[in-house]
Amino acid sequence: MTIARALTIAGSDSGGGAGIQADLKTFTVLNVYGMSALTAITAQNTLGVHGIYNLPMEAVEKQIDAVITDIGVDAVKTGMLSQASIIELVSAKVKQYRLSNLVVDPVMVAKGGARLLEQSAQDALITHLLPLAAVVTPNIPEAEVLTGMTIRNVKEMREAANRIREFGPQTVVVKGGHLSGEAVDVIYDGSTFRELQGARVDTRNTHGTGCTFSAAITAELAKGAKVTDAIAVAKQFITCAIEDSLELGGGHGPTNHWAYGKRRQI
Ligand SMILES: Nc1ncnc2c1ncn2[C@@H]1O[C@H](COP(=O)(O)OP(=O)(O)OP(=O)(O)O)[C@@H](O)[C@H]1O
Ligand SMILES: Cc1ncc(CO)c(N)n1
Repeated sequence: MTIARALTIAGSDSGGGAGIQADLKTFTVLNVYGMSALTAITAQNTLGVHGIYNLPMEAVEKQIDAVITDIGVDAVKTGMLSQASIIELVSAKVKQYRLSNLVVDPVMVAKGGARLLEQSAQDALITHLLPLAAVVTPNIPEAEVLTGMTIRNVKEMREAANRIREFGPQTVVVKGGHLSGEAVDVIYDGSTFRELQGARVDTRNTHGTGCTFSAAITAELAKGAKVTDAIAVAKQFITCAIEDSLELGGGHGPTNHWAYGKRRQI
């Protein structure tokens, strides 16, 4: 049996709903062997981020080298990268190991407003990492930062996807979670625009939706899926996870990483 392998390079969320924890849960439910290289540790729960502790560059580099040189990877995702120096390191590793199935979730700010990427690192993301990405998955505020646009509707999401693609990623997914109305995501691969429609679920338990969505894309790519199919599965995965989200903690609760797998068994 071949075992699909995925690596997440991201921050730890002690609350378990976002970051590395969301990624590994998603990989597991999608039958992919998950590995992690931590960039930072956050003290975090459903109420917010209470502390951020960046790991030394050497620690990030050694984790990536250790898993790739021994176990190997079929797909990689990045989440919270925190600083320009880590973005440069990760970009160098992607080139060194010729990692082609790279999903970049350009995490910048947590839902409660805490910065997970230093402002000075935004340029590094555009210059070094986006050109290497097979898929990049900005939410609306991230797409606004990357383009300098204001995004209020699907037409402007398309325009943003077009501009972000000029930075070099093969496929751009602008996620519509932050707009009102339907939860529509816009996909652009340089030739065709697609829209993935999803009913908006009325819940405050949306902590880690973006991490989970990009992890599901990564897992499907690791198994050999085509990019459009991987994104379609990820949309189903996150919709199930939000519909059955978990009432935990006193703030924005986590999504339900089991939900997609359970429904497929029924
Ligand atoms: N209330 C909702 N109902 C249904 N789908 C949603 C809802 N909120 C977000 N989504 C979907 O979840 C996915 C993630 O989008 P979102 O814009 O929330 O990401 P994000 O802001 O990066 O998340 P986070 O920063 O919490 O990790 C997208 O497919 C989006 O359409
Ligand atoms: C560690 C971490 N990564 C990403 C996000 C974005 O949801 C978060 N809240 N925490």
